[in-house]
Amino acid sequence: MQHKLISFIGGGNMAQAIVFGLLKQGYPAELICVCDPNQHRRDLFSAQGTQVSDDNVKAIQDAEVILLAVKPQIMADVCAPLSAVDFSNKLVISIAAGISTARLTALLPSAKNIIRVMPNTPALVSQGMAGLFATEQVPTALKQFAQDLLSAVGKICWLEQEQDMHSVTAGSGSSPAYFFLFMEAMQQALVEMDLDPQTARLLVQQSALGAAQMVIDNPQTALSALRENVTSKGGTTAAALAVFEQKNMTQTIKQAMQACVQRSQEMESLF
Ligand SMILES: NC(=O)C1=CN([C@@H]2O[C@H](COP(=O)(O)OP(=O)(O)OC[C@H]3O[C@@H](n4cnc5c(N)ncnc54)[C@H](OP(=O)(O)O)[C@@H]3O)[C@@H](O)[C@H]2O)C=CC1
Ligand SMILES: O=C(O)[C@@H]1CCC=N1
Repeated sequence: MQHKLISFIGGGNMAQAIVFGLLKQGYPAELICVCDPNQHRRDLFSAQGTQVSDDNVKAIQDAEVILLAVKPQIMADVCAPLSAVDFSNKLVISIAAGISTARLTALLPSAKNIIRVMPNTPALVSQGMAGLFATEQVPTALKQFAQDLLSAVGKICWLEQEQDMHSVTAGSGSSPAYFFLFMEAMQQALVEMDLDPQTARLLVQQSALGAAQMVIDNPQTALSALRENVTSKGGTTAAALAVFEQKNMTQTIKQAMQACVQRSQEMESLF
C-alpha cells in the first residue's frame, strides 16, 4: 500500500486499535502522528515510535490524511480551530459514530475529500471490520488509500448509501461488545459451577474462536445449519437452546441492535 503522513486527532481506544494494528503490519511509525491532550496516551504511542502532539492545528499542517478519532460529542469543538487550515488537498477520514459527511463538510468547509469509516477494535489484532462511505467527489486514488489502510487491519465493505452506516455500527462497530458480554456471562456461569476463572476463560474463548472459524471456513453453510450440527435431539445443547428460546433471545438481540441504530440516528441530529 501507499504510505502517507497521517495525523490522528484523538488517541483513545479506537485510534490505538488502528495505529497499533497498522504498526504491526509494518506501516512506518514516522508517518503517523497522534494528537491527544492526555500525556499518558501520547506516551503509549511515542513508545512505539510514532510522532505525538498536543497541538492539533500544528500537527495537521503537513499531514496528507487527517483521521478524526474523537468522541462525536466534542467533534464540533475539536473541528472549530482546525477549520483555519486549508484541507483542500488533504484526505479527511472520520470514524465518529453518527457524524455525517454533510456535518463534517459544515465543520471543515475547505475539506473536499471526506471518507467516513465505521471500524471496530479487533483492528488491533488485524481482525477488524470496517464500513466505508465516500462522498461522490472523492477521487478513486484516495478511496483506494482509505481501503488499503483499513484492509491492513481487517476486512472492509464500501457502502453506497451513507444511511447504512447506522446498521454497520450495529453490525460491526459496536458488536465486539455484544460478543464480549456473551463470553463474560459464560465465563461467570462456569466459575459459579466451580471451574477456575482461567479454565473457564479458555473454554469460552477457544469455543468462540472455533465457532467463528467454522463460520468463515463454510461460507455456503447457513449459520442455522452449523447450530443444528451441534444440537443432538434430546441432548445437552437442545436443553441450553430451549432456555434461550424461552427467554426470547433472538428478539432481545434484535431489540438491542435496533437501539444501537436509534442512538446512532439520534447522535446524527445532536452532534
Ligand atoms: N471504541 C470503539 O470500539 C469505536 C469507536 N468509534 C468512534 O471512534 C471515536 C473515538 O472513540 P474511542 O476511541 O472509543 O474514544 P476515547 O474516548 O477512547 O478516545 C478519544 C480520545 O480523544 C481525546 N481527546 C479529547 N479531546 C481532544 C482534542 N481536543 N484533541 C485531540 N484528542 C482529544 C480523548 O482524551 P480524554 O480522554 O482525555 O478526553 C481520548 O483520548 C468516537 O467518535 C467513536 O464513535 C468507532 C468505532 C468503534
Ligand atoms: O459506542 C460507541 O458509540 C462507539 C461507536 C461504535 C463502537 N463504539
